[in-house]
Order: sequence, then C-alpha cells, then structure tokens
Amino acid sequence: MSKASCIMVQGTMSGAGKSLLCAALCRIFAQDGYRTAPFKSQNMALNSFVTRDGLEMGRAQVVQAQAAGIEPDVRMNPILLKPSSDVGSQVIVNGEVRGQMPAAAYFKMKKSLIPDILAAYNSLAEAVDIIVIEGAGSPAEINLKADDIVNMGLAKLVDAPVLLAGDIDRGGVFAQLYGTVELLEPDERARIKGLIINKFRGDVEILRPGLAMLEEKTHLPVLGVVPYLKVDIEDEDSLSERLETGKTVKPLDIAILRLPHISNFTDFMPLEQHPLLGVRYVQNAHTLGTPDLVILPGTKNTVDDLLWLRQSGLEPALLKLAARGTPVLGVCGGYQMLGQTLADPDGTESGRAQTLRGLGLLPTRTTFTARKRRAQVTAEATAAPFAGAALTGYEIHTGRTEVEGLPFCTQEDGTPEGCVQDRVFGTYLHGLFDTGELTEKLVAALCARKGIAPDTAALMPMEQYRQQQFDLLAEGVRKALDMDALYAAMGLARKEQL
Ligand SMILES: NC(=O)CC[C@H](N)C(=O)O
Repeated sequence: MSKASCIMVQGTMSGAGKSLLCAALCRIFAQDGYRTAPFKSQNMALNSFVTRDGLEMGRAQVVQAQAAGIEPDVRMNPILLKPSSDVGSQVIVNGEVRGQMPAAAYFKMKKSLIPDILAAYNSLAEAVDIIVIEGAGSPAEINLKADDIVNMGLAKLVDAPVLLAGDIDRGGVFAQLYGTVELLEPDERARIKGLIINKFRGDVEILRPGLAMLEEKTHLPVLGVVPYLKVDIEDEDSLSERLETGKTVKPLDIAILRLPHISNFTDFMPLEQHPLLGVRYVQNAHTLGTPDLVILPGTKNTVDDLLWLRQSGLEPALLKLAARGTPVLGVCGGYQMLGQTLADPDGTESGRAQTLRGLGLLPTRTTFTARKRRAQVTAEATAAPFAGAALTGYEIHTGRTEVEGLPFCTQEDGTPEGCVQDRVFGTYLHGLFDTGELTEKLVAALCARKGIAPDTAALMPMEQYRQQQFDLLAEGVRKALDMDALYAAMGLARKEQL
C-alpha cells in the first residue's frame, strides 16, 4: 500500500462545497509543511483542463493542486466523464478518450476501471505526504451504491477516513447529515470521522443545540461549522473568466448592485475606465464579497427594486458591510433607497399606494409624485472626502427627498443637494463622475482606506491574487475546523506539534 496519509471529503449532495473544502485542506496541509495532492477518482464535468503533458482532467483538482502549490497532474483525476447527452458521456481515462458510452454501459464497466484508479492513486501517494480525496455527489445514492468507485467504494479501496459535509445554505442540514449517515452500511458509517456544517451564515450560538443533538443521534462529532466564505476561487461548474491566467486584478473593488430596473448605468462608465478601479455588477448576496465601495445605481422603479434587494438577501449583506465602515454611494433611485422611508401615496412609482421602510443609512425621506424633475446641474461637492470636486450632471426623478442631515454637494445657486452620513453618500446627480474630479477624490479616499498609495498602486498579478485568495480560504476553514481531530483522523500529528 502507498505511503501517503489521506483524508476524504464526501458531501450530502452535489454542490455541498466539497471542492472548496478540499482546496482549503490542500492549502492548510501545504502551509503546515506537508507535500499534498488532491484526488478525485471520477469527475463529471465539461469544463476540463489540459495538463503540461497534454492530458485532460477536471478543473476542480487543478484548482486544488494550485492551492497545494503543485503542478496539476492527470493522476489526480484518472476518470473524467464529459456528458454529451442526457444518457451518455465521453469517457476519459488517464487523460485520454476511451470512447463514447451510454450511462448504462458505463455503469456496467466502471468497476473494470478500478486498477486504473488505484494505479493513479498509488503513484501519487509515492510522491506526496497527504492526499486530499474528494467524493462526488452523495455517498447515500442507494441505487448506485453497489459498484461505487468514487465515494465509500473508493474510501474502502484506499482505506480513507471520511469527513461528511452538509450544506446549511440550502436548508435541512441536520436531515441531510443524519439521513446520509443512516443510509450507510455500518462499515461505511465507521469510516466517517466527523461531520462538517458548510456554508453557514449567522450566529453559531443559535446552531449549537442542534449540533449537540446531531452528535447524539449520529454518534459522530461535528468537527466544524465553516462559514460561507467570500473567496474568489474558480469553482467546478462556473466559468470564472476573471481568473484566467495572465489577467490582472485592479486593486480597488467596486460593487454596483445590479437592480432589476437599473437606469442611467452610464453614470459609472468613467469608473470602469480608471486603471485602479475594478467595477463589477452584483446580483446576489453570494457574490457581493467585501468590496471597497458599494454603489446603488438609479432605478426606474425604486420601490420594487428595494423589495428585490430585501428578497435577494442583498439588504442584510449591504447593511453588514456598511456597519463595518465600507463606503456606500447611492445615485438617484439608489439614494432614495438609502433613506428612512419611501412613500408612494398614489402608486405613481410602483403601481400601488404603499410606504416602505428604507435601508435606514441616511436621514432622508422620499415621497414619489406624479411630477418629474428634469434639470441639468452644476455643483460642487461639500462632503469629505469629496469636498471641492466640481460636478456636472443631470437630474431625472419623480421622487422628492427631504434631508435632515448634511448635503452631498451645493448647486451653483447655493441650493444644497444630496445627503451624507458617516461613509454613506447619496445624490440625485446622474453623470457625477463625468468631470473626473469626484473620481480622483474617490480613488484617493479608497486607496487611503486600504493603505495603498494611488500613484504606486500596481495591478495585482493574477497569480499573486490567486494565492492570496487561497490563503483567505485556508484561514477561514482552519479557524472553523478542529484541525487536531482532522490530523488525528489521518493518523498524523500537526507538524508544529512534533
Ligand atoms: N433615475 C432614477 O433613478 C429615478 C428614481 C425614481 N424612479 C424616481 O423617479 O424618482
């Protein structure tokens, strides 16, 4: 048998976050001084990778290899199935096409691939200290279990201790974990060394009583509750063009919320041109991340889009960022949302009479009317850190906003416009970045907050960015997992304890 120790991550379903957990473990073990390699006996994916020696493998193990700091190698994924129809796949073994096969035919022959799987695994195990094995889907697919070569079947072949991860984000995590454990045979259950609750958002204290009950019912320890980590790492099923090699990442990250009725998004084009500003449009809380600035753009229907923000989970995510001091800028409809209330007494904005609570980040109240204000405006920003910036722009809105706090700017005729509170800014002015002065002051302020010098800030090389993201991932997972128990499950002590 091979020399390397191993640990296997199985999940209660596909998408439970196994790939990312494996990438995190690869990184952690590598950081701890172990030569580490990923392994998944069989991948089903269309998004494949070609190794240096011209062989084809699944991308998840490529990312995991990068996390481990080693060259991706086809031994890390000896079988790749590329589905070509609902019932058939191209079968790739050791990086080369074996043929096209209907699912039933593959199911019958897959056992004959065990020698290939073991040869790849054992050869890899000669070269490294730890192999991090990823399962596929769920080990409790009882219709497929008989000739399994990718979950418990593989765990038996290579004598792997198993961690079982459930996805709390999709709900029913206790049932997922308990149900999976219950559907396993006693010898399979005995392989499980611990349970992991993955993708958790919220207060762990509220979860705790459930964890104790789960441990009691499964007789297995919960080895960690891993938070929903906001890392920018390519995952198995998504094409992440941003992360292609050779590209660079701009040092300042601006997230513009992609409201369903977004209007006047040309406001932000000058930002997209700026060499230090990376501008992205965000549609859900998962991809919001931790930007340096959040922008709420204008919208044709402020009321409905505020409700969308609420339903999409972006509202709490945004409020959390704002509470941590992330600057937020609202323009027109976005500005209206930032206030205390939005009243649509005649339904002119949303089609029915209603009053909504706003995001509560600015001391403003907006009432929608039937009359549209249309005006070109010249103004000067008065609020720090933008004070003195000349602004030209235009207003188009039916909402009227009462402001109780400091204005954002002063118009040519001395009328105050917009509102500022702490790091939250709101204005009706479309085109506000067109003179360039506001953009420069914004860049300077964001750089200062991030501790980078605007004139020397270089684009971060993609590779450096990728490594930084792997470190963030490892840090989050290491904090969440009982690493001593993990090392013990592998029969290893942590290097620093030796
Ligand atoms: N351009 C906009 O963002 C318009 C905001 C809002 N729909 C209003 O008319 O008041």
